[in-house]
Amino acid sequence: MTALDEYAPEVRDAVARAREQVSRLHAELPRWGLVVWTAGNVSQRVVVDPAGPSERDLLVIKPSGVTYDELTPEAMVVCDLEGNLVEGTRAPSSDTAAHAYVYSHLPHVGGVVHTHSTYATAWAARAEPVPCVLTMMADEFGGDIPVGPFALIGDDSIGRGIVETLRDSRSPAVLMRNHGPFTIGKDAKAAVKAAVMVEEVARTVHISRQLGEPLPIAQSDVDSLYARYQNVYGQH
Ligand SMILES: O=C(CO)[C@@H](O)[C@@H](O)COP(=O)(O)O
Repeated sequence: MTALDEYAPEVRDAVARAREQVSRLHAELPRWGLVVWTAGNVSQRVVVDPAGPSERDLLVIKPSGVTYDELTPEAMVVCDLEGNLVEGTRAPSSDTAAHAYVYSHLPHVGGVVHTHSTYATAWAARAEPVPCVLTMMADEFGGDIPVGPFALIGDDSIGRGIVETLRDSRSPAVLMRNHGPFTIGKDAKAAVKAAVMVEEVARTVHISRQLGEPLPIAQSDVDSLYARYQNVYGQH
């Protein structure tokens, strides 16, 4: 195991910035009503090799079982992608292995979020994908929100289920069966946005189902909406 002070100064600086960002982004989970008590977690990849993402990267994540009002940049924990503690005074999140597995197998992913948000978790309990019946879903998810396999915590099972489900999907969210949503993004902020959006559309589609059968969107329209939102929407 390598201690943080053995890494290059630019890596240590990147870890310090990640601590600030991950600590601040954790506050978004209770703010958007996505977690209760200590549920949920956010992590950010820290790239070690100037050539780009690799197995040598680090991740910054919250300490396990600590209430959100106690989360500060200094409280964040730094681990390598084998789950070894690199810097921190408390045990890392119990989902660290899942986050690390995602970073090891999906090099384009820079941020991972896990919540137990009510509506998305209710869909996960039924192992039913959220059908793409909203333009907002086409924009953000590029199609249905998929379901991942049931997996017990404690080894690579959850991470493997996330990667197997999302590797060939446009969706940045997966509903892990009987558990809840995990989301990915280019950075932790993008993954938090996906966690907010998956809960919003899970709720809307649930309510729509109570009023009748939602109407599908043609795949060509889903593709067009996704391309516009991902490449044109917003400020460039
Ligand atoms: O869902 C799980 C584990 O998979 C919860 O325990 C998780 O939301 C919160 O755990 P941590 O406090 O991050 O260890």
